Amino acid sequence: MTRRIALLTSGGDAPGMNAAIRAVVLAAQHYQAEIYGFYHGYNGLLNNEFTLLTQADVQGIIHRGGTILKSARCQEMRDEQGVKQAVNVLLKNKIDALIVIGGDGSFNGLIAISKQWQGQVIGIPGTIDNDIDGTDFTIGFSTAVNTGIEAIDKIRDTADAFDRVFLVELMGRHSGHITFNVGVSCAAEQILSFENFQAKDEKKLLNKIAKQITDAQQKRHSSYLIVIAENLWPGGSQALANNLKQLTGIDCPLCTLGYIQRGGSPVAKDRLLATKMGVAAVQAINNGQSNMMIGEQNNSMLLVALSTAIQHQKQVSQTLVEAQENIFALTEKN
Ligand SMILES: Nc1ncnc2c1ncn2[C@@H]1O[C@H](COP(=O)(O)OP(=O)(O)O)[C@@H](O)[C@H]1O
Ligand SMILES: O=P(O)(O)OC[C@H]1O[C@](O)(COP(=O)(O)O)[C@@H](O)[C@@H]1O
Repeated sequence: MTRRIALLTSGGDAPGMNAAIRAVVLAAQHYQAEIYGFYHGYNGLLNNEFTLLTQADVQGIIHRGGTILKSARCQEMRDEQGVKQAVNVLLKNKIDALIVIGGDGSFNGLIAISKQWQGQVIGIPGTIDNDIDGTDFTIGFSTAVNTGIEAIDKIRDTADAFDRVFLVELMGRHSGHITFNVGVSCAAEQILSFENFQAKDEKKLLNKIAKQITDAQQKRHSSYLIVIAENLWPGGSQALANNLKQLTGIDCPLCTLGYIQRGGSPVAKDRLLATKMGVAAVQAINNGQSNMMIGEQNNSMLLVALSTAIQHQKQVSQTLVEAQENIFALTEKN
């Protein structure tokens, strides 16, 4: 009998989710399985809102941001009742396996379902935040970083022209991967992220940055860019901008990049990663696997237990944090 695989995208959308959907649908066709695409994250599962996805549905989507299945956050899934409802819909449609493309929250939902349902569950890591353990990269991260770099390079041009100071806020309310990678790539004078900031040092750091800004403006006549992770500074990034202006007398406009980092056409790295992961997810189901996340480490695809993937948030590479610290130490001396 033809296997039925349910598929949904959940949590923050990420460029490359469409590429992953395409790969799942095409691989399923190869293994003679049907793909039931549920809309709006877990909401679609709770409301039995789905479509049968065919090759025609996934033509011309590999280069598109967002997700043709739509995404959402679904509060009901956090309750036992919501999970039961999702399981009932899976049973009613005689679904054999469920693939969820999303972040760690979405994987918690998958685990909750698997505790009440006999079908196979597989996760594909799709989030711009890159904060999932067990895979070197998540789908969407590389595009978000490139988008951030492009935007900040432009801000740098105007900052240089006027020798101005800018504070740029990047996405990732619990995770500094985007901020750190973009900050280092744009040679930001200051990177403020979860890896190198402690609320208790707020005052000391504020005075240090204010001094650096004054030096940059008065001694070197140069621009000064600070990148900061959203949700990091006590009182918000605007409070930091205001405090710096008060201390230095120099304008420090805040530029929040926000949701532009979530959209746009996926870069090659995300299209390739998504394609490999989509195919691997269907293969894993074909091989009888369950409760696994598809990951990629050192260029090899692998399966990681979902419980392991959500256990710890993946940390920003210490090498990158140290490289930035060393570069700062050098520039501060000169
Ligand atoms: N502990 C949980 N139990 C069941 N479902 C959850 C849990 N945490 C999150 N979810 C489901 O996953 C969705 C996406 O999670 P969220 O943390 O917002 O995004 P992401 O998957 O990108 O981390 C939530 O809206 C909810 O439907
Ligand atoms: O879309 P919302 O609910 O405003 O959430 C914003 C958050 O979603 C993200 O864009 C992506 O996070 P997730 O992939 O974990 O959902 C974060 O970078 C950001 O902090």
